[in-house]
Amino acid sequence: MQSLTPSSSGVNLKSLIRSKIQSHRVVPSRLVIRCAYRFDSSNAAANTGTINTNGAPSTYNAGHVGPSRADWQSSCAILASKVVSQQQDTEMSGGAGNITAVNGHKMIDLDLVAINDNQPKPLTITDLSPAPMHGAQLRVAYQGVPGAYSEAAAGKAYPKCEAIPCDQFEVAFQAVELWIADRAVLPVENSLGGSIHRNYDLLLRHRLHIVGEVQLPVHHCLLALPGVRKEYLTRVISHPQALAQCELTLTKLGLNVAREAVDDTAGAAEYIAANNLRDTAAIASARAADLYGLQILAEGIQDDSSNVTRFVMLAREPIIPRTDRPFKTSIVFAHHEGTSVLFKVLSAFAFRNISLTKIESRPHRNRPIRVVDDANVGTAKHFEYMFYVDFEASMADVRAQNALAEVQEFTSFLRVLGSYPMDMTPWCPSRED
Ligand SMILES: O=C(O)C(=O)C[C@]1(C(=O)O)C=C[C@@H](O)C=C1
Repeated sequence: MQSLTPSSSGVNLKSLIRSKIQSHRVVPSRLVIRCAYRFDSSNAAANTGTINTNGAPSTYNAGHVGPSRADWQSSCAILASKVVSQQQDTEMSGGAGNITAVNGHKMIDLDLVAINDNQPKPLTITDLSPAPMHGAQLRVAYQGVPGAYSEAAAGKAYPKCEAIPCDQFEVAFQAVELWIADRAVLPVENSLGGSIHRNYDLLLRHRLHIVGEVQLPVHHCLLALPGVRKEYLTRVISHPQALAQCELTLTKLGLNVAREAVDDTAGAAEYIAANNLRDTAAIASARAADLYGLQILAEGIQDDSSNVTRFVMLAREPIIPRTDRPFKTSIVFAHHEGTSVLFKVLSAFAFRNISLTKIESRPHRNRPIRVVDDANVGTAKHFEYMFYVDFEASMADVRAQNALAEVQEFTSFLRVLGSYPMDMTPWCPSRED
């Protein structure tokens, strides 16, 4: 396997990976981008923005909500009207143009193809997502090695993309930030295993925008070297999510053997093949069995046949929110104090009939504990959280704008992670259904 030597700085990582990629024209499937440096917590404040929203720029592009409700509403109104006028201009001229956000900051360059015929074609969502600057195939970073479910998710999100394997989630974020990849496709939750917390934390630390989502039915297989039988097995290895999704079935199959977590499902299959392990099985996809020459001992071993993982697509620029198809918006917020803040935030959506599809809390890393002293009773320590909420509305929808303006009044920090089309592909359960 070709791998990159770790370096101590992002600059080295950038030039190293660039030269590797240039020397291959197309990234070979076995080139895995490896983490070159760990996240520097001293940059955390810069990366996440100040926790206090006072004075933050009120642009959707910046991902922060501005200091006042009026600012926020006017920003949204200006942005929404720019979208409409941009569509009209483009349809009339058939050309490309820039959208300028509020405060005069350049927001996004629309890289649209000039239309030659007399029939102007309506813009589609994909037109509004900037095309790769290098003019080649879209390069999509995912965590894992070929055969991982994340690779399949990248292919579902961007059918003709060049999928770039990365050994860690963090590296996939960096690959997009450093222009090595155009997009990243990363798992955020699974119907059986729950949230992939690491990616929630990374969404906050990095400056990428959610530009889409895909839901992938996950159909697990038990894989071993050819000729190996279940009775020979002393351990099963896989990604922790995959182990969790198959726990009951493994027990039903009589596999009360050691479970070991590795970085990704396909990596587990590759490891067994590379080390000729005859006492070990992997939980991975049928494609991983093909790629690494393993046999399938059991199929569909997930504890629920309708096992689905939701992935988000990340880009350097946000897409322009629209209202002509179902959109979702993801936000993250924190509050200083007050017990009813969460209730107030949720009611801002409920009163406007906006459905929430997900709520997740993560420890507030900059301020994990709040100490409350009461002279009579003593000292209480409360945990502090960042709350992540997904709701079913576009930021171009005035209901969402008003709800967020209200949320801003109760919170000390608020960031829009992205407003993006919902995955509306027809329900396609696992094969055995
Ligand atoms: O290991 C893989 O194949 C992955 O793509 C990762 C991952 C995950 O992180 O949840 C993706 C889908 C499945 O839920 C299991 C594992």
